[in-house]
This record gives sequence, C-alpha cells and structure tokens, in this order.
Amino acid sequence: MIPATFRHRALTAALSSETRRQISATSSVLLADVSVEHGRGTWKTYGDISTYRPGKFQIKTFNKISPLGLKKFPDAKYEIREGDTAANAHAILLRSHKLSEEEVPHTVRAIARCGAGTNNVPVSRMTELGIPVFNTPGANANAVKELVIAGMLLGSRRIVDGINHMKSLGEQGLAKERVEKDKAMFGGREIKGKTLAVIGLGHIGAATARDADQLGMTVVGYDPSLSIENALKLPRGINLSDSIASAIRNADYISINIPYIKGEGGTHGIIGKEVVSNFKPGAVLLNFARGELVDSEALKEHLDSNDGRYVSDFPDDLLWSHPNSVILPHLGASTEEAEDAAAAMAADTIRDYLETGRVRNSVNFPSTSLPDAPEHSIRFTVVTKNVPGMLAHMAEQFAASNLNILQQINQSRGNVAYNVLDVDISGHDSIVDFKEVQEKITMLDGVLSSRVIYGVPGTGYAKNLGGDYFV
Ligand SMILES: NC(=O)c1ccc[n+]([C@@H]2O[C@H](COP(=O)([O-])OP(=O)(O)OC[C@H]3O[C@@H](n4cnc5c(N)ncnc54)[C@H](O)[C@@H]3O)[C@@H](O)[C@H]2O)c1
Ligand SMILES: O=C(O)[C@H](O)COP(=O)(O)O
Repeated sequence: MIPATFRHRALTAALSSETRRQISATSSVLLADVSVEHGRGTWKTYGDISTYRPGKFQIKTFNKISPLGLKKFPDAKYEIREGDTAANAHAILLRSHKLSEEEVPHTVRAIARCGAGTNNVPVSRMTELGIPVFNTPGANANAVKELVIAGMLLGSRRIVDGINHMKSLGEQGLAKERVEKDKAMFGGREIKGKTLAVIGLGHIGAATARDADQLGMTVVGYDPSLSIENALKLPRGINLSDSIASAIRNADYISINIPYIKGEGGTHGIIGKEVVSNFKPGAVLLNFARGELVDSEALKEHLDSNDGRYVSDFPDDLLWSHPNSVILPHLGASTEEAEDAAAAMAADTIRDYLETGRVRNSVNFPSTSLPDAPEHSIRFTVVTKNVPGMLAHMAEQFAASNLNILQQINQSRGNVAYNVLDVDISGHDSIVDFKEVQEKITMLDGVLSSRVIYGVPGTGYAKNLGGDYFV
C-alpha cells in the first residue's frame, strides 16, 4: 500500500523561485514556451530534506567505491552519499553489498554494480519495479585472472604451508637451522605441461585460458554461450568441450568462471557430486567465481580421499580449514586498477542513463540508445511491461496533446520494454503542460515509470505503483 502522502504530491506544487532559476541555468530550451513542473514540492515525503540538495542527482553508495570512479560525477550535478545517509537517492552504486528491496527507495532510477556478479542485487524484483541494473563487464577481469594463475601455483606448491611453517620456526629461533631440512615436507609439482579446464569462457575465463596456454599448459574449455568477442581471445590450441563432465575428465586444474544464478536452470551447486566424482585424483579446483557454485560436501570427499586441492576467494564453513584448501578473503577484484576501472565504468553507465536515457551494460534492460535529442525537443523515457499495444497507447497521449514525436526507439528484454521518445516542442503557441502528458502516460495500464529528461537534475521522474501515481 502506498502512503497517501506519495500520491499526486508534486503535481500541483509550483516550483520554488530557486528551482526555476536552476532550470533557467541548466537549460535554455524554449523555457518561455514550455512549462515543466517536476519539482517534488514536499520533500519530507521522501526523506529528510537536510540530506539532499535539490537540483542535484543523489548517488547512494554501499562498500568502498574507488574515488577515481566517484570523481566521474561532477559536483555541479551530483552528490554522493553513503548508505543510510542518502534519503532521496536517484541511483545506487555498490560492490558486494547484499542489497535488499527496502534499501531501494521509490526515487531510485538505476542501480550499478561496480563488478561482474549481480547475484547480490534482487535483479528480478528490480525488473518488476522498472529499475535497470548495470554491471561492468570485463572491468576487473585481469585482476581475477592474475589471482587464478596465482591460485594454480598455490594449489601446486605448498606455498602457504611453507610460509606458515617458516613463521613458526622463526618464532622458535629455528628458521635458519631447519630451512633446508624441512623443505622436503613441502614439495610440489609444476603447471607447465598439465591440463587446465576452464568452465565459463567469458572475460575472466578467456583471459585465463590464453595465459595458461602461454605458460605451456594444455587448455580445455566449456561455455555453451561463448561470445564472438571472447572466442577471439582464446588460444589457438584450446580444445572446446560440449559439457562440464567432458571438460574436467582429464584436467589437473579446473577453473570455474561462471555467474551464480539461483533457481531452476541456474548454476547453484553446478560443481556437484556427479562432476566432482569424475575429477582426476589430485585435481585442483580454482573457484574465483562464487562459493555457491560448488557442493562443499562432495568437494570435501575429493580433498579427503584424493589429495585434491581447493583454492578459492569465497569462505566455506566446511572447507576453509581443510589441509588441502587455500581460502582467501574475497580478493579477486581487489586491485587498485580493477577497483578504479569498475567504478569508472559504473559511473559512466549511470551518468549516461540519468542524463540521456541510454542503456548499456544492463543485466535486465535492453541495450538502448538514440542519437542526441534534436533541437527544440524534450526527451521522454518510459519503462513498460513487455505487452502488446503500449507504443500505440503512448503515441495516442502525445497526439492528444498535439505533440509530435521526432524520433523514438522501443526495445524489449524478457518482461520489460524501454522506450526513448524525443518530442517536438517547437511551433507551440500555447504552453505545453508536460506534467499532465507524463501523468497520463505513466498511469497507462502496463507502464512502470517515466522520465522527462530535461531541466533540473533529479526531477522529471514518475512511477505507476500499482495504480498510484508517484512523482
Ligand atoms: N572473485 C572475484 O572477485 C570476482 C571478480 C569478478 C567476477 N567474479 C565472478 O566471476 C564470474 C564471471 O565473471 P566474468 O567477468 O568472466 O563474466 P562474463 O559474463 O564475462 O563471463 C561469464 C561466462 O560464463 C558463461 N557461462 C554461464 N553459465 C555457464 C555454464 N553453466 N557453463 C559454462 N559457462 C557458462 C557465459 O556464457 C559467459 O561467457 C562473475 O559472474 C562473478 O560471479 C568474481
Ligand atoms: O563479481 C565481482 O565483480 C566480484 O566478485 C568483485 O566483488 P567486489 O567488488 O566486492 O570485490
């Protein structure tokens, strides 16, 4: 149930003189002819006004986001606030924080994950609410690939055990005396000439396959949806398999680099009993993807009975202390370079969406872009359910207000459709009341939200919350 205070709140609210001044400062497009009243009027309905400066987009952050990425948001148009201190967020920027629906106020237009995996974001629910979720494909892949290569070495030589042993000897004053004698306890093997199976040949998997080939390994890969872009990165000698079972059969090392997807047809426990029972004795599993991909009990059996190894940057209650595991903190993407690149890409994506309506790198919305809005036009974006007739209904509303659509694009993905429409505002001798057209369009059955990208940053957003109008 939507609180009554949310309904029709700002429609009748006149803009303050300060906001009008800001509109004039930010846009010179035919203000004399056009009235766009998208001030929110009563700020207290959305949150504490003291946490928001009207006229700016507010970005709510979770986790430590690289300052280089945050610098992409110019102070003149954006303010950045951490977690709970952001009461009127227009967009959310996060890393691994497990986001709940309650942390996404009605004002939020978009969410960007500075990283690859979006399993910490309730993506399906966000789609129902008409909110695009973005990620940063490839931005941290090199960092993860380097740790996978390091992981193969950690799984081949008893490096961690050796370090711990030397520390303990050092504390007893025995390091020098035992350094040669004790090395026999920590012997290992080389990776050159061994076989690596890479499950998932995306940004990380393809780069891992290429570097492993350079290190003299035989590489086998499995990815049922290999993209052309990633196929071009693969080493010539790679052997592509048609199943995980056949890829791992002769592998000494297995690296999983696939997304974690819950539910039917997903990847939960994909490295399960059946797969693990076909591992070669002594096979090393590298998991720098997600802990939930692996059936811990099945893997424990492999580690117990076959001298296999597990190297991962995800905690596991059953495996973290196993003598044959090396479990690190979630460090795959924790390099300066990866943090900068992911935050910068996420910031660019959010800015593009908020300022122009363009959609790229979204995991739930269709990629969409129109050329710049023509002169004397105003851009509408409308998120709808992917059902027949929506375009026609919208066009009717524009026509009823004598507004000509200069250019438009309609894209759909799954249950959602996204529309960008540039509407001619020249040649109108009377004031065109965009807020009324926006309300009519937003309240059409099947519309989720709409924006008029014009004027003061942070304004012009409306939602249809199950029949209640929210602006
Ligand atoms: N440890 C870390 O810090 C860290 C950092 C980045 C990414 N990750 C994890 O690694 C995953 C992969 O990252 P990426 O950047 O390579 O993503 P990506 O989207 O570029 O690649 C994923 C690949 O997996 C393939 N795939 C999906 N399901 C598969 C299946 N069942 N079997 C085989 N292949 C399958 C896809 O077709 C795609 O090519 C992410 O989803 C994330 O969970 C972890
Ligand atoms: O999916 C990812 O990109 C990684 O798991 C990185 O997570 P992080 O941003 O929390 O380091």
